[in-house]
Amino acid sequence: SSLVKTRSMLSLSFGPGGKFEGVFELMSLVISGMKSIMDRNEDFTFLKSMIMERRFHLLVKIHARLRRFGSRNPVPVRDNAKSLACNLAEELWTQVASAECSELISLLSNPHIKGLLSVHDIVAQKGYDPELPPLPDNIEEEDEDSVKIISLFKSQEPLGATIKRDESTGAIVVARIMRGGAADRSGLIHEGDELREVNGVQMEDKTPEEIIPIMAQSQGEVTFKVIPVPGIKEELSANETMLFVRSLFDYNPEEDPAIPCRQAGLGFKRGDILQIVNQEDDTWWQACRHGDSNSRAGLIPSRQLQERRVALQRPKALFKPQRVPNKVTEKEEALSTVVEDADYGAITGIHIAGLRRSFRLGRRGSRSGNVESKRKSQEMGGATQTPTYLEVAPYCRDHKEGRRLVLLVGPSGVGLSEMKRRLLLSDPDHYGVTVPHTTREKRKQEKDGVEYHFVSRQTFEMDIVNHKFLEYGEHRGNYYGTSLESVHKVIGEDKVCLLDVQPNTVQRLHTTEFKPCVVFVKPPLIQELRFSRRKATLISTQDMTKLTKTFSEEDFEDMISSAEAMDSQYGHLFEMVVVNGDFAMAFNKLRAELEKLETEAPQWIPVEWTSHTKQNTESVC
Ligand SMILES: Nc1ncnc2c1ncn2[C@@H]1O[C@H](COP(=O)(O)OP(=O)(O)OP(=O)(O)O)[C@@H](O)[C@H]1O
Repeated sequence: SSLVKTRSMLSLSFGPGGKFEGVFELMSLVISGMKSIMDRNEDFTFLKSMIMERRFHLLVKIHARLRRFGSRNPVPVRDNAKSLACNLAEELWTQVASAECSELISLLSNPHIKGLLSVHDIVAQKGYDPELPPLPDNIEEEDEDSVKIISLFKSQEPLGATIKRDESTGAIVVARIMRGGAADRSGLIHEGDELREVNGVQMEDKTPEEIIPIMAQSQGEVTFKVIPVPGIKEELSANETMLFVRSLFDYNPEEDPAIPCRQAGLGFKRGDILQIVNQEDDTWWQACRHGDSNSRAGLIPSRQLQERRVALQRPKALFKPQRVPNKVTEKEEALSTVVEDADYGAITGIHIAGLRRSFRLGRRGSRSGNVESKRKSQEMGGATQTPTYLEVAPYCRDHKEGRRLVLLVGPSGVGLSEMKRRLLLSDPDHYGVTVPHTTREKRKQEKDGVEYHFVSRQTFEMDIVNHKFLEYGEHRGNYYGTSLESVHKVIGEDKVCLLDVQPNTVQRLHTTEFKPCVVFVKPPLIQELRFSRRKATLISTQDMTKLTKTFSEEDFEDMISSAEAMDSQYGHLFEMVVVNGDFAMAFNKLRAELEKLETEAPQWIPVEWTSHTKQNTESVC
């Protein structure tokens, strides 16, 4: 198999437009392939039939000739690669004088081939198999049954094991073997093994802190004298798990004083996909980050540990003199008084049919006291889930399925409508928005089903009773609402339906049918918020004669505290987070991330969405 691999590497390297790369690796493959065949004394015709690539075949010949030449010639091959190659070509020419030989000569005049040959020579001179030292002869008789001498060849890579002092016996024992690490791959060291010596150094009187540098510094052969724990190996492999999760929090082992071994920790960011490879320890799991080339697992806090940590932090938050929970509830309960005029076309000068606020009814104006509406489904209720890990599974959309719903969530004024509007403008064939229902009078220039679905009060109330609305509200005597049917309609047109909703509505749409991608649009730090919004206006309800006002300091503070509350309560539902500071940057990021939903396969979605039981969304609204 190494020869076949070599052949494809050669084709890559020498093929049309190919670059000459990986010489070292290439040559070691050539050598290992050649060596195994020649050691078995097989004829080179075997190679010929196996490898059809002509150039490879010629290189094989060169190699064989060089070997023979080298064995006759006392001069070390590596010093003479270039002249040897030329001699060889001449020798071949006199012997064969064929087309093959002339091709060989032209090949040999190629500087890359000359380089390849000298690399070959250097590689061929080196022995790559570790030479393990003989077993120490001072092993005591009585030790023979129980002591194991293990010699490992250690490179720069850490050994992938942690040690601790056993509190009852005082012995230094292997605490953990990291999956995929050198110790794990060797299959020779196991958890619970007692470590007696490392490279002849007694471990008995040493602390784990003193041992770690000894291990870290050792290179090449490292000899361990251990007392193995019988029977532990089988038990470990039986408990191995294969689980994919999306992390819902950031983790940095460097900042975690509780981690049993900092160097063995795996840091990650919220949103990273992790493969949990070992859950044997209730407190510390082992995981690899999906997509990392490093297959060695690292330690991460278990779900249980993280939940405990979050629970311990909670009372602290209550003592903080911050207004987050109450303020948010208060804010959430108030309705904007200008919903019917919140037509972004009107504000920005660009009119897009159907692009109304999708009844994520604004909360601005609650301070003015002139709010006459009330919200029916806007509370920030819903069970708070501790953000730890969300079990996910790979998903590739079947073309018969609708596109994933995109839900935009964020505090009032953060820019959800603006994001939605720009996305729609950027690709109206790909993105779509819902048309809301209202009981208000249709205006002259409006068309039913374009700006709104105009319905009677009686119909609207019937629809409320029949759970037709995802969200609805009443404002100045008129109802407004977003129906589930309007979402289905956009998805049915094979478009990505963009919907900005209250966070608690997300839970209702978090179903197998919609597989929503929830985007949390959050404000930047207050300084950037002030700067970026210095020329921006928002819909005001304070003064009914004006439709717009500039952002106040209080608006900024509200936006930030509301975002914090949303994040802590609903963060586990958010698949993407976009910080809306500089609009162009935030928008480009959002668009790029949404494009990935179309192009990247597989996507990682909650595991329950991959089950075949279709949930009935209508019944839960
Ligand atoms: N990054 C930004 N930089 C500057 N101005 C912005 C930015 N994002 C949004 N805006 C402006 O802020 C104002 C409020 O934005 P928008 O109406 O989109 O917020 P919203 O989240 O939809 O608010 P609401 O929930 O009240 O409807 C608009 O004038 C918008 O153009």
